Amino acid sequence: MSPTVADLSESALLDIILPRLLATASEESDVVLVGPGDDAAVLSVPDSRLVISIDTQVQDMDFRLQWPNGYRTTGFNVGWKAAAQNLSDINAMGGRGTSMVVSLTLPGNTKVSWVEDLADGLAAAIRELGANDCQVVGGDLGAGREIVVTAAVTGSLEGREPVLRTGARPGDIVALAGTVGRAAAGLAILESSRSMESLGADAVELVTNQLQPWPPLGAGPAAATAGATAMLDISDGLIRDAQRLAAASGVTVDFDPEALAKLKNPLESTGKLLGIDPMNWVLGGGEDHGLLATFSQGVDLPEQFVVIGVVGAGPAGVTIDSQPPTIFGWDHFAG
Ligand SMILES: Nc1ncnc2c1ncn2[C@@H]1O[C@H](COP(=O)(O)OP(=O)(O)OP(=O)(O)O)[C@@H](O)[C@H]1O
Ligand SMILES: Cc1ncc(C[n+]2csc(CCOP(=O)(O)O)c2C)c(N)n1
Ligand SMILES: [Mg+2]
Repeated sequence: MSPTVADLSESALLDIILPRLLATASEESDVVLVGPGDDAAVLSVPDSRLVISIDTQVQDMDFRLQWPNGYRTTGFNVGWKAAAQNLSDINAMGGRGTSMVVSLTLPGNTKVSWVEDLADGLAAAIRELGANDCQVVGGDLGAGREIVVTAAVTGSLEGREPVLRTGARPGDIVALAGTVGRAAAGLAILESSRSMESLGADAVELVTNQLQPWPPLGAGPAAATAGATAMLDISDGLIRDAQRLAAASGVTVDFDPEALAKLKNPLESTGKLLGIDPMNWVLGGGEDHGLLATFSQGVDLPEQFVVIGVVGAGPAGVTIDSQPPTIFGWDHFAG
């Protein structure tokens, strides 16, 4: 039998995962003054302002160890997603990640190899998503009835102004960086009876988008530099998150149906497979962690962005071709 965390002491488990997390460490960091190993980390903040955010994944709420289609979530998947969803919120402010702390709550029967994988997934996401200045500087370990992974991240604005949700103005264009609907399509596959072995390459990729999202890090800082007037990351669905931006700015966000149809096209075959209209995923699906941003007309749009709508004078809310939407998106409590 492969060992479980209950076979180890806390410090023995730490000795196993810390070197894996420290794969993110860089000798030249001018941010991390004291890393893991003491009571807390110490960071220097060259910009004088710190961006900070936190996000949690809970077993059976944010992932399942085993899905209805038979797929078993790896530690690598969960570690990757923890890093990705946290770095996304820093991206959404126009910043770049600088440090991360990670809290792991683990049932005693969790395999040590699963936790090793988690540490590897976290480090891999930080590296592969391009958060080259981000290091894991600490965390916490504890036992619990289910797996809970919380990561908190700090970021730097590198001298730029943060891009808030409040700055959209009538006449602005609305633009998207990254994808929408792919993680939700992947979730629908995982929740279906379609085994991974039965899927084509396109559908497997959608499942990967759910398990290991790919936020367009770098697009946030690029948007800030280009003068984005408002921005947020799409974690709960295009409509729901656009509503947040619209409410914060006191404007109408009006989506262009032709642009939405283009976003839907790559999801058509999976929609047919599952008997679901893929527009549900485009409008209501969260977890791709693309960026929704507004820009003044005539601005040189950063290359990662495509125009998908316009900002109107109000009332505050979201419309599609001036009509109210019928699909809303994810809410942890309202379902
Ligand atoms: N428990 C809490 N205590 C204090 N503030 C909170 C709490 N939960 C959420 N918030 C704040 O409420 C705001 C909205 O939170 P929400 O989680 O919807 O946005 P978000 O952090 O962008 O989401 P996501 O992580 O899905 O991108 C954020 O500014 C967040 O910091
Ligand atoms: C088992 C399972 N059920 C449902 C979902 C879908 N889901 C969970 S959280 C979330 C929004 C973002 O959350 P947050 O705002 O906390 O970052 C979504 C769309 C899932 N991934 N796994
Ligand atoms: Mg966010």
